[in-house]
Amino acid sequence: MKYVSTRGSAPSLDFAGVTLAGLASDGGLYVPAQWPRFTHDEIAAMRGLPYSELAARVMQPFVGDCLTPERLRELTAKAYGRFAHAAVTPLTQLDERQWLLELFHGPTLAFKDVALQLLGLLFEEFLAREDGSLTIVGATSGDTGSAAIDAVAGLDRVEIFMLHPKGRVSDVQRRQMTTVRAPNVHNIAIDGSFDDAQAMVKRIFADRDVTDTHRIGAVNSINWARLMAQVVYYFAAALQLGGPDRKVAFSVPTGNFGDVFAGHVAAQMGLPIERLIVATNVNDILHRALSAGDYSAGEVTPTAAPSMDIQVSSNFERLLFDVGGRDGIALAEQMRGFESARAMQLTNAQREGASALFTSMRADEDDMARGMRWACEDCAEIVDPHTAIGLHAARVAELPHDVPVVTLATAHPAKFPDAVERATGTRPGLPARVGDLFAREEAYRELPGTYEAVRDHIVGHSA
Ligand SMILES: Cc1ncc(COP(=O)(O)O)c(C=O)c1O
Ligand SMILES: N[C@@H](CCOP(=O)(O)O)C(=O)O
Repeated sequence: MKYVSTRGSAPSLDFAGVTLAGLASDGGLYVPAQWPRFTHDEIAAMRGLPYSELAARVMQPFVGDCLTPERLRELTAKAYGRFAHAAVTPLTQLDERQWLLELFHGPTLAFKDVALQLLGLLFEEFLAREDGSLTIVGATSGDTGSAAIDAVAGLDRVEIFMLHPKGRVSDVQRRQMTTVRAPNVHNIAIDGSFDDAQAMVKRIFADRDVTDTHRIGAVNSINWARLMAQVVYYFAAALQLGGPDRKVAFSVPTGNFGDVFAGHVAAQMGLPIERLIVATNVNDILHRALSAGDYSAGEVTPTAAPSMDIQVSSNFERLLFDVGGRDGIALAEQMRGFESARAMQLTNAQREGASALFTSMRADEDDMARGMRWACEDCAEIVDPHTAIGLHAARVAELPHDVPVVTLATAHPAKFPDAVERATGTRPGLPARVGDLFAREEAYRELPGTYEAVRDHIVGHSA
């Protein structure tokens, strides 16, 4: 399998190459040169497989000959062996047509673990082969940071610098990052938003002063391997609900468009999906883009779903590439326009292509609180604020009545206890596997929100 950049001029790479490269050298994101496709019978034959077997089956075409099928199965068994639920991503029924796909049974209680537990192992595997090392620079609005740190803490060949927006993540999220005391882990709180942090990460990849001496890697969903691992749970859910003989819809709380793009990939691979509902909070650039073609970034509004407080949504570029004719050179120009004006109009082809599968919804803080209350009072489920946004969208979306709707439950409610308690009156407790999070000492560096300050810190503190 070969991968090409969404901006058309970076060299094409194999799976090991894109995993270690993260971002393409032309500033684009890597995508498979063409989508592998399963037949109906091949998908039906996946029913009943344990999650780690299913994962290996779904991912093998993307991995190509970079890992043997046996080695891939060993890695998925190890990655998903750390999950607290035997099903890894269990489904829970809410009412006659609404379902929750619980993605928070990993070590750091968010869906990010599903991909990052595997990505840590892939880094080790591919770096060992070439006796190399990697300096990871990541940006987080709360969940990627802790999941990535858990996945790579203590690895000899990897160092990680994780930027989070100061004061804009929950206490649990911050502590899950800053209490990990491993010599290869560096936490940085910057003045600014997640978007500022994400822009700095992308700039570092293009900064020759850094890349001449450091091999920079990515743990954000700009890294293709992240998305690949997230495709698997769409298959897992659909197979349990009658797929591939029946279509299923998914509602996905969305920020950086990685999770929902993984649903698009599943559909390209042949999984029958009725709709993908892109559920945003009031930081609604994706809703405006999908409903009106207006992709213009405003200021970020802090909300009770902080992990989705994002305006510039990295993976949207992958969708625009895929549905807009796969013309990397034209997209590079369009993206350059967006980067200077922070605004662009989608082309007709991009709008029409996206509308074939995607619907979007925006939830304000009241909608979100109502989502949490509905789950609690009518279904006896406590859900986190991000999941509640997905649930709100799932309940208001117009869909055929016989189609099951699966909302992706992207985080454990105990990561956001204040917002959950405000909405439901119930304060969720942390599961025992998180341990003594509030007793552990924190360590992180505060830096001004300037690129130079962050770059100099990374260069000065990396081994
Ligand atoms: C809890 C939670 N829900 C939803 C999202 C949005 O996911 P994505 O950025 O892949 O759209 C995030 C952050 O990525 C998150 O941490
Ligand atoms: N919501 C994320 C933001 C980063 O998104 P990613 O999926 O690109 O890593 C977070 O919690 O950090």
